Amino acid sequence: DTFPKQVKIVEVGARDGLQNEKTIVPTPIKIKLIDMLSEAGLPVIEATSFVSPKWVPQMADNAEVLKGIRKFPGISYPVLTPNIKGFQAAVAAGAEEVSVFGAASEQFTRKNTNCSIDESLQRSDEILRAARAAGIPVRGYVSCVLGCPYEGKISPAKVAEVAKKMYSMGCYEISLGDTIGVGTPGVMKDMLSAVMREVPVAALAVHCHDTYGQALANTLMALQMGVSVVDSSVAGLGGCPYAQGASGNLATEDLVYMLSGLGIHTGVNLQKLLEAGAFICQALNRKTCSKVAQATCKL
Ligand SMILES: CC(C)(COP(=O)([O-])OP(=O)([O-])OC[C@H]1O[C@@H](n2cnc3c(N)ncnc32)[C@H](O)[C@@H]1OP(=O)([O-])[O-])[C@@H](O)C(=O)NCCC(=O)NCCSC(=O)C[C@@](C)(O)CC(=O)[O-]
Repeated sequence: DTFPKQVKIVEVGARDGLQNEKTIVPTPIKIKLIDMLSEAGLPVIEATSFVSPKWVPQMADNAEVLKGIRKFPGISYPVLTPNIKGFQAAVAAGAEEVSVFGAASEQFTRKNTNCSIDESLQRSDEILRAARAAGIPVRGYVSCVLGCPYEGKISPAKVAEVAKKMYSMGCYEISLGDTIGVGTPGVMKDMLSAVMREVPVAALAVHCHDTYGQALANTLMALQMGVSVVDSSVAGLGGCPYAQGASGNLATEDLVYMLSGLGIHTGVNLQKLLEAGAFICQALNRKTCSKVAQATCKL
């Protein structure tokens, strides 16, 4: 078949998941969550973001989190950096990998980072230059690839243009984000076809939110097209504070269950992952958004 034999899961629950929580989650809870995710065997765990605490107060403890987690050999713990100030703070706190983020929508870029797409790309470029000098790998995010909360439809050509620029600047991987979860598999297919003409598929990841219940279907379409890196969030936590109404990411438990059913290797221990999900849901006093977690709880 056309599916990849192996899929790398990028766990974003501790960052994308928690950044949207209104109540500040205590630092030790964040650290324990990340340690449990490491125990579950996730190969990449986004730990926090070095953004302005005025913009996202939940991530203000970024250095404490990054310093407090157990760093398992073979697992990477990237952090989000919006500008050179964030990059420097991340490196000072021990970051060995960072992610830059941009979007295929002017208005979203303005709301999320207070600048234009061009300015945002310049900031990313500045980070990439500093990172190259320091030997730090950089991942790139493109948001709003299947729709924007402010501009509505986004053309696949615009996504391809921004993705190509970030890739040419030196991002080793480009994660394509359906920030508000409005996409359907056909739209995903058209968008990916356009991006794959500019960026090799081996360097692409998908990052689907489940607002309209399409995250798993959209991800499956991407896998069929050869994408082998998928972002997801334990218990389906998440949302972007600058994208009203965006719900959580694709739940990692549901992704792992589907991939395991397809015989695709991830290296993730589902039982331990479920425990991490149960832990954070209890700490946040909320029900899991993972269907697999819901189903196994009832058994
Ligand atoms: C980019 C800025 C900083 C511009 O924000 P600004 O207000 O235009 O920047 P500024 O340079 O005027 O700085 C304002 C204040 O923040 C400070 N500051 C400035 N930078 C930093 C920093 N790095 N770390 C700590 N502090 C910082 C700076 O020092 C200053 O402090 P003051 O002088 O007023 O005391 C701001 O807009 C920002 O932080 N935005 C981040 C928003 C965010 O985190 N969004 C969520 C992540 S993206 C996402 O979730 C989507 C994704 C990736 O998951 C994929 C998908 O789903 O699509």
